[in-house]
Amino acid sequence: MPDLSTNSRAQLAQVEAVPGSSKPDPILTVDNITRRFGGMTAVDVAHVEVQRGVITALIGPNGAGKTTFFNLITGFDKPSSAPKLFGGPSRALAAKWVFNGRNMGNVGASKVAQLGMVRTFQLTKALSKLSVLQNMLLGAKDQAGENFFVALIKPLWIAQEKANTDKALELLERFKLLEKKDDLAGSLSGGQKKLLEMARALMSDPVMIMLDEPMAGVNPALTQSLLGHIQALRDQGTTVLFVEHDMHMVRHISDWVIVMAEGQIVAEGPAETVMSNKAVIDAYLGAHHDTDLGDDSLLDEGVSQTPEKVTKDPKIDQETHS
Ligand SMILES: Nc1ncnc2c1ncn2[C@@H]1O[C@H](COP(=O)(O)OP(=O)(O)OP(=O)(O)O)[C@@H](O)[C@H]1O
Repeated sequence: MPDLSTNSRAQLAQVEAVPGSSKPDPILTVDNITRRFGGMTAVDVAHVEVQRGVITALIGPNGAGKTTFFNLITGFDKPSSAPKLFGGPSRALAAKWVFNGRNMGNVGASKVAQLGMVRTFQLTKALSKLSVLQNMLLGAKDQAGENFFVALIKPLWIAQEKANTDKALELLERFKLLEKKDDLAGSLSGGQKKLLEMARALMSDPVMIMLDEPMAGVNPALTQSLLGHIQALRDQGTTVLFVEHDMHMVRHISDWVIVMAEGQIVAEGPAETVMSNKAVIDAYLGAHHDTDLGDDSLLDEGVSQTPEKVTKDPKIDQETHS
């Protein structure tokens, strides 16, 4: 019997490759989400849907609004178009986003994660000074100290801590980091840090995992392993949404690609279709017609190049840094 991800991918083949297209089984639906910083509109997405059980890439030139979009839907930022009691946009034009059947408008970041929309976080300086295992335990959904009742009764919190540790060790083994469990997270290589970030996110059993540039700083030796882990997650039923500048990776593993430019969704579709779309070529290339939009034959041979940043659009770049 075909599994969820095979079915979901087969369904995608019927979807029209146009911005904002309806998906047969959307896990995330976003409407009217706008974010302005002063006079600049960073995100202005009228409608977008993410299909359940597949790998979707969110791509776009620097400053396109990808990170701001991630921040908005995960509760780390509030849309300028959020509904207000008085004086906000009309109901039909107010921001609304639904994840796994639940309206997420007023849901804070930690609750968003509990509901299964989990994003990876870069290892900050503080986390680098903790061991690999301690980092994993921070990612656990049920922390003994968070539940007053459990915290009061020793056998309960001991059982919970043991369950969390067992799960962390299992994940570390799967991600080939078990030997490093007592090392400081800061001592890991770039690729191992990315594996740890992903493994930590899995501690809370995400329904959808959101990866922010999973290939950044990863050397070729770990490229295949990371790609394999991402595909395995999808094959086990987890929806994957990732932001990435490495077009080789995008072409290689995405079931669907959504393209942002200047805050808006400008294209959607299978990687091959999207990469030959004029709006995408214009958004990415600007004056730089020699920019490589990716050819995955290198990944097939297992010799991915160093992840490359796509050439910036000088107009957007000026705005970003002015
Ligand atoms: N807190 C902020 N205050 C002011 N401007 C911001 C803020 N956050 C983002 N911006 C601006 O919003 C725009 C979109 O930025 P964002 O980081 O979302 O783009 P991005 O597509 O993720 O870019 P990159 O690929 O470089 O990470 C940029 O012009 C950025 O300078």
